[in-house]
Amino acid sequence: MSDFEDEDYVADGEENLLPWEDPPNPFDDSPDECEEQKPQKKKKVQVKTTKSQPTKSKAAKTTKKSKANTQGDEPPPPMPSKATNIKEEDIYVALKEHFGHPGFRSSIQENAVKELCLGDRDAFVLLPTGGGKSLIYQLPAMLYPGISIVISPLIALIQDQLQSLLAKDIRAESINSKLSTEERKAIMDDLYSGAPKTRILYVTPEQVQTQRFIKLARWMNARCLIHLVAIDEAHCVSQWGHDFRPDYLKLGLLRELVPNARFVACTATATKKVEEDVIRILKMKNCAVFRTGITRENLYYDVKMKDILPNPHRHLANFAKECIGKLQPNGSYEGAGIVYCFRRDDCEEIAVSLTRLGVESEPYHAGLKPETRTRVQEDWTEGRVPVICATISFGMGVDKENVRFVAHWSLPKSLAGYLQESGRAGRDNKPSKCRLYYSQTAFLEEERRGKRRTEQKKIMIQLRQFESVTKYCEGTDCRHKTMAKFFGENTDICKTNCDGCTNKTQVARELDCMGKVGSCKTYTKISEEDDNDAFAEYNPDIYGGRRGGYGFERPDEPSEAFKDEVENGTGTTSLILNEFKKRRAAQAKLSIPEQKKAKEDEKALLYVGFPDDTPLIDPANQRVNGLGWRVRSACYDTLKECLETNHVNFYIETPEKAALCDIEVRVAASNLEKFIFDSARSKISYKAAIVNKRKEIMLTTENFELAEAFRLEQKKEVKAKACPVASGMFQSAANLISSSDDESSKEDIKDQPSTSKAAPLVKARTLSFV
Ligand SMILES: Nc1ncnc2c1ncn2[C@@H]1O[C@H](COP(=O)(O)OP(=O)(O)OP(=O)(O)O)[C@@H](O)[C@H]1O
Repeated sequence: MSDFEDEDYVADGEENLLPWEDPPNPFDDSPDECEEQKPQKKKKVQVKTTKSQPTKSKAAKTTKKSKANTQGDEPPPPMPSKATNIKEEDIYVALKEHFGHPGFRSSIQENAVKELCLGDRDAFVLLPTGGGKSLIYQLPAMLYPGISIVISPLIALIQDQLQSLLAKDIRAESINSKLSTEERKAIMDDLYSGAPKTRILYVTPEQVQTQRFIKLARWMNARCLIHLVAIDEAHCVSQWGHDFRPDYLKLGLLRELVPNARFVACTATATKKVEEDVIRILKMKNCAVFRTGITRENLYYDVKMKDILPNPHRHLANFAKECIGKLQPNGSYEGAGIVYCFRRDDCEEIAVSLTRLGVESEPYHAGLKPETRTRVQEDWTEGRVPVICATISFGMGVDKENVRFVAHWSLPKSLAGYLQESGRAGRDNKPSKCRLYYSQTAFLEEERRGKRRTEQKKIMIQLRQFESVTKYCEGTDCRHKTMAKFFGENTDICKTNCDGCTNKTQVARELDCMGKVGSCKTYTKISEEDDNDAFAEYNPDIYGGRRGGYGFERPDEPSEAFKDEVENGTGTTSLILNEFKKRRAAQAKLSIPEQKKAKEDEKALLYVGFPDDTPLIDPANQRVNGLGWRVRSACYDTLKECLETNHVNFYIETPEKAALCDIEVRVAASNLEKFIFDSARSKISYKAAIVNKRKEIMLTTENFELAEAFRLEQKKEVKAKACPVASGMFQSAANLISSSDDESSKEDIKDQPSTSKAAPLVKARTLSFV
């Protein structure tokens, strides 16, 4: 079963539609008085800016008037905002009456609503998550006559909105593939009645392209029934947005269907480029842009280095406890939290672990039965269970006020995605926390996300997006500023709302430590008792040694020799420690050229300090910019892990070969890593190749075949026998095996089983790893 959580992005295409008879009043039968409003080819729309508007009841008159004002044969299209006669005071009355709010949440919200009700421009609105974007189109929808159409990406999201509107006694409907025939008929009857009771109609972008919707939209447009079109999550329009949906690209069609309606596009995450794309693709006219900064002042952001935490689960549990507060007399907690995991298994594991550690938690993912999902969501929403451990399929449309923390156990796929997911915290504007647990090998998670998208180029694009997240994690600057910069905004540092501002030294230390230890968790273990605040105790001079290579398999304590090395200030280790120390001390005082130089020095440190027993071949090689031995070691570990599984599975019935597993795997992993390194043109292509290779080996394992990496070793072995060479750092499996057990290895080579149990005879061919 797939771990990929995009199942919720169900294509809502026409093929899924239930049968429905043709609309009773197709476009051709449009009534005469609205004849001029048929979509007109090449007709220019004149948008007037005058503030005087006719009364609502005079809408038809206005239409006539605009006809009378026309020059030539073609009458100008009517202007919907002019047909409404909304007064400023109506807006405040509606805000209170329909939505129960005494005022607007922000000036942006207020100004955007006023533009749509009183002005005559389309609008692009960027408000942070929880900023109240829905109101920006829902309120005008209550003031405009007729119907407003809202495009929303998910049926689940639409259903949430419908429920919330229903609770406010506002009639909103949706036409989607999940409706029964009767439900669909009832909605269509109302929409084709000519005086629909429905005020807001929600549709998915896929639905917009169906003939049924096109016909309906034309029919309603011809009767002046559609005045407002809102596109929610508008960043999905742009390939540069983090959630690009190809069907959003076709929404330009709407402009042709309802040329005179006002368009409003809303999003919480859009760079300048995305904003431009949205305005262009949606053919928005004379667009007013309402942008707030993306910064949410009530959110505290920090990053924790998962690889160097002694007990990451407990760390998370302590964080959750601190955030959700006390159990109240009514049996619910003061606050709630979300832990985002990438894999379903992780959701389950974390939920069990947190519960065991005293934080009641439930998993939530697409693999659960619908009734379980509903129950879990209700338990969480109503406060019976304080923490939900979920994949990213959970959250869109979740509007729970007291979410006091959002923790990412796996990395989000982009910074824009992170902003949106973490933004589910503190929707009531109260202080809340957003924490990201970072692991240096995290990019490998990206491979799992890309399961269905095997093309190298796509992997590269995903990795590039993903790198925005790793850059965020590996920085020491203000987190808010870093995110804002990503969205093209120039903000001041927050000073108080992130670890970068409140505890920069600590962040730098943790990063240093992570850099030095690579993927070696065990080495930096700090006291278990105090592990939630582990780094308060952390002293780089004691714990900051580097250990790479086999990381996880190594003892927790540094060797005596290593301690001596640190204490006496000798050897490479001390050199690096001192370098880092110097760097930290000098950081604040450096001039720009000095900073540049320091950066270069820092870069150079990427290539030194590897352990003597590193399994990497040529670990100091600087050929690939920015790719040092630490990342290579982590990748080596990954290759080794999947080659090991492959070896074990393949030789399960050949004990004499199984006994050689360790040595063969190490040699194959070293050679394979070096081969990929040698072929890489950049750090990113190296990572992409590792990801691909891992995938390929796993597939081979599933097919009960021996990985190609081992077959190459066999070939080398044969070659080595014919022409033995002393190869410096390189040790072939053949060399190692023959030095340990010469005779048995010869036997093994002779009796090598076929490379595929399914297909015993596999022809030797040119081997290519990448
Ligand atoms: N003027 C207001 N006064 C008080 N509360 C408001 C106001 N406007 C919106 N809200 C509330 O703010 C919360 C968030 O609103 P909404 O769901 O529209 O946010 P959003 O910007 O669409 O968020 P997201 O990007 O996460 O979807 C809701 O609970 C809503 O009722």
